[in-house]
Amino acid sequence: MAAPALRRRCGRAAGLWGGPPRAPPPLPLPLRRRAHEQPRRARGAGGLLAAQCERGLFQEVFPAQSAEEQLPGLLEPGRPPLTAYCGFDPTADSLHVGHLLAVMALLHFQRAGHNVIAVVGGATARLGDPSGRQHAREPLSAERVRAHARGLRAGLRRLFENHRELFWAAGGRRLGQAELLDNACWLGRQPLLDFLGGAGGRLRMGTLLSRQSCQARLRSPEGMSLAEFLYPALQAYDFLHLHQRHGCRIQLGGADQMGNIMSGYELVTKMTGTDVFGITVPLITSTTGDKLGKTAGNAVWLNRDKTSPFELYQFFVRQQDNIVEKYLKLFTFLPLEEIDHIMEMHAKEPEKWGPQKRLAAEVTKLVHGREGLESAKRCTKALYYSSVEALEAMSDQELQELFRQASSAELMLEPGMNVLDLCRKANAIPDGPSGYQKITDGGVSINGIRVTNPESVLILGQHILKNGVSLLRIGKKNYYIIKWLQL
Ligand SMILES: Nc1ncnc2c1ncn2[C@@H]1O[C@H](COP(=O)(O)OP(=O)(O)OP(=O)(O)O)[C@@H](O)[C@H]1O
Ligand SMILES: N[C@@H](Cc1ccc(O)cc1)C(=O)O
Repeated sequence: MAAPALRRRCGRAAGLWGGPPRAPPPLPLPLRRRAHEQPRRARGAGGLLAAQCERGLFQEVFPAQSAEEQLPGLLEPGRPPLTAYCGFDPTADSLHVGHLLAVMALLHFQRAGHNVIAVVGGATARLGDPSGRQHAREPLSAERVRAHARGLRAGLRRLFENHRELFWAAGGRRLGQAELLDNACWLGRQPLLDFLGGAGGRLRMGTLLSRQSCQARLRSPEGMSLAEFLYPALQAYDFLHLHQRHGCRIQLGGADQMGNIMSGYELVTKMTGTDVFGITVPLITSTTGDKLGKTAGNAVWLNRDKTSPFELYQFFVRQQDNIVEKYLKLFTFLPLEEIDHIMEMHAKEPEKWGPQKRLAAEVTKLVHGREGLESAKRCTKALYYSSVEALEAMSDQELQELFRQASSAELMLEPGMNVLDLCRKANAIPDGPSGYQKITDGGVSINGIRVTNPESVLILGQHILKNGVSLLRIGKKNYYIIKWLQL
């Protein structure tokens, strides 16, 4: 259970994004056993809960009865801040769009003045959460988990910083504190026998075995390892630790996390007697209904080196009309009235793709900052609107990111080289007369300008831009980016 390399960071309790360390508020409330209750669709009387239910961000609350009785009041504006947390396992080195929804839930808590903790699961990632999975995860070495954890921490930090700098207009209201912790710091120091004798003695086998994720895996031919079986117990221990050390009373997570959240509830209430709560956000799925993420192999990443700002922007621009309103509510902070107005305008002018572009711009700015949004727009103009100015203004990084989308070639400019030579060297047209004809038929453009004479000699500043690049388009959609070497 040891994670030595992370220990250095463990003692730090200061808020990462402002504010002094927090003293854990004592919250002794009468012991109530509600682990038998079922979660219920989130409903709220007022404040944050109602606002996020209306946006569709909060899906279920647990335990239903006390959450409905107490949470609206506890989350009402003007009440003392609560602390909410959400965990992210570093099973990859980047967050993805699915995680962004859980982060949005944390940010809404922060905006309502509550304190939030993002936990990177440096310990739990070693076991692998069985929730919603048909197969065990590939085991990850401690070293890889640490490297991935660095990526997640950087991504989470960036989201919270971008939010504070670009989306928070205080107007006299207080932004809650945000902290970033790693559960290797406490689980990695937890002696096994203490864990089993303490938390292990409180959690009931029958309840753990009855969870849907456990049942599904036990019935599968592969079965379930002890490590996977114990995963919910470790996540439950996180909730207990965060409750005792940081006064945390709410765990957030995707809908697939409800079983683990219920185990956490059981442990915290049994060990402390305090009422705590779970809130889930809906799962973001692909058009085929698969959960968007690593497991299904359809993740849209938030780290630039995996999914560029341009690709992220395009992912949101491509959303269908029946999804875009829902995503505007889930992934942006735009007021609902403004979203209604955007949708009304869209009904009048659907060809402008207004809601899609606004959604893409808001998300790209949150994930990659202002510069990232500008880059996404520049790449879009260069690739889809053949803008010479945009292409000339592109940095090497943007060009490399674009190379991932379009075919690319690196060529040497030879004296007398013409349009036909360029197209052939880039493997953009077929050999022989049909390739020649493709040009004469008007099917080829360079830097947005149609070229119909295959023998035109290439001219610097016209066919080859100032930054040593040419954008070649064959037909309507086939792009080739040519980087000229040693100009
Ligand atoms: N597509 C999604 N929609 C909503 N929430 C999601 C999605 N993917 C992950 N989450 C949530 O983000 C949090 C962290 O998830 P985690 O990093 O462990 O990934 P995961 O759930 O194992 O998914 P995967 O490994 O398939 O990407 C959890 O609360 C999880 O439910
Ligand atoms: N189990 C969560 C990640 C997580 C890890 C530790 C926690 O305390 C909470 C959540 C998931 O796989 O999605």
